[in-house]
Amino acid sequence: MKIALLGYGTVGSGVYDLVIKNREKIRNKYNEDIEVIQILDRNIDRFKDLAHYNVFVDSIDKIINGKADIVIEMLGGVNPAYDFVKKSLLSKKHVITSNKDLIAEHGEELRKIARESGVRIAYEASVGGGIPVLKPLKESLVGNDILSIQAIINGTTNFILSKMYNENMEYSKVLKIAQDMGFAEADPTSDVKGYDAARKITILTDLGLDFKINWKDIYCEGIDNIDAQDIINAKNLNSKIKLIAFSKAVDNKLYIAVRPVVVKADSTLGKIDNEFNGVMITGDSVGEVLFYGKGAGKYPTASAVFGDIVDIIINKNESKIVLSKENYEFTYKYPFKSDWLVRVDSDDINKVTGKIFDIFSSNRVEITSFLSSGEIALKVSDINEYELEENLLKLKETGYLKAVKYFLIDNA
Ligand SMILES: NC(=O)C1=CN([C@@H]2O[C@H](COP(=O)(O)OP(=O)(O)OC[C@H]3O[C@@H](n4cnc5c(N)ncnc54)[C@H](OP(=O)(O)O)[C@@H]3O)[C@@H](O)[C@H]2O)C=CC1
Ligand SMILES: N[C@@H](CC=O)C(=O)O
Repeated sequence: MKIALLGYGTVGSGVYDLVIKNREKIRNKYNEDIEVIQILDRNIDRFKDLAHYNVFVDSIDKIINGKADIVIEMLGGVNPAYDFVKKSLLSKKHVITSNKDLIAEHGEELRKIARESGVRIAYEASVGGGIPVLKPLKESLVGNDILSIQAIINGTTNFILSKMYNENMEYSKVLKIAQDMGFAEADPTSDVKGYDAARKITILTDLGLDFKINWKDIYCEGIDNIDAQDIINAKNLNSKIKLIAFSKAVDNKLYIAVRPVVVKADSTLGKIDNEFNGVMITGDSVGEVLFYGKGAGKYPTASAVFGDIVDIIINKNESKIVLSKENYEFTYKYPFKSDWLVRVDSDDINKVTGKIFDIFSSNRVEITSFLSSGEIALKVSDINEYELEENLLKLKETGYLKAVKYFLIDNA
């Protein structure tokens, strides 16, 4: 199998190393010789000190017209990756990609082109970095109706939140470390604003629940508005804040979103720290299963790409059998009863506290702390997000509020 790499950054260079490292093993096990024959990147002069500089090329046409059987796209972003991948498939080259932006936008169309061209497109690394999660979802769990997916699927934001919680580090400093470690996207806005996780959860929802939705249409809130006080408020409840991606079906309602959530520090998701990801999938037959591992970084991600190379070598057809039977109604806000951590800032905290007890029924509200800033943090129980917002609107109408902020509490 002759391989062409598009992109020689964090992931691309990791894949190159794994091909070299595993070449002998693949020859012995599958009687197949794997070789990287071309690498496309920008400003290729910067690679001239590498021993394999002779395989670097500066134009996609050399790859499309070349001898590669598999093109592995690791450039990032939608364009020109879309154009390069489409041309590769139309030239009957298998494609592997780690690019969730591309798959979330054009996955369906590219899968169709691959089928019509008699080749494969594989993208295990696009969700969960090194964790094998797409293949189990499409294959091993196929006997289930998937009821929910609840996941930490962005390594950068989990790394930032972990350092803020465990080491009281400042947001901007930790972001810089995540960038230096190769976890963050070229433009980290996608990470911190939740777009990266939104793309990934729509890919998981498509494969697991056979429900297609544009990632831009789901509720998406990142971590860029979380401050040290929010972390302390969560700590007061023996909890942490995590950026959670949801795809949760109850009856025919399907809630898909990305948002910061207060989770118990000793819960399954609460224990997942740093660049690690965790994808909890609940199926009607299997119950709950957890996929856990490094969600970002050079070799973890290259490991997932390499798995796709071997699938192509052993000629596995892309299987995507989904036995889901529901016609879901998508909901933008959290439609299920839950608890909420609410932070209220007011010019007159005593008056507003009284109003809170008037507006929410008093057995639903517990003040968890009076903050030195003059704000209060409270826990509101057992209502859905529509009811919560309706009541917060009533509170705003009293004229006492300066600001209000709330987080979903996950008690699992
Ligand atoms: N890093 C990670 O942990 C993970 C990354 N991914 C995904 O993998 C993909 C690659 O990520 P990563 O390796 O981190 O990114 P990098 O930025 O490290 O590498 C991308 C490489 O491709 C080059 N490149 C980008 N656009 C072009 C172009 N149009 N023509 C030629 N070369 C180009 C870049 O050059 P230049 O430096 O000049 O921009 C860079 O050398 C992304 O889609 C990312 O989301 C998925 C899982 C984990
Ligand atoms: N920037 C992403 C990289 C992997 O997809 C992340 O932090 O998870």
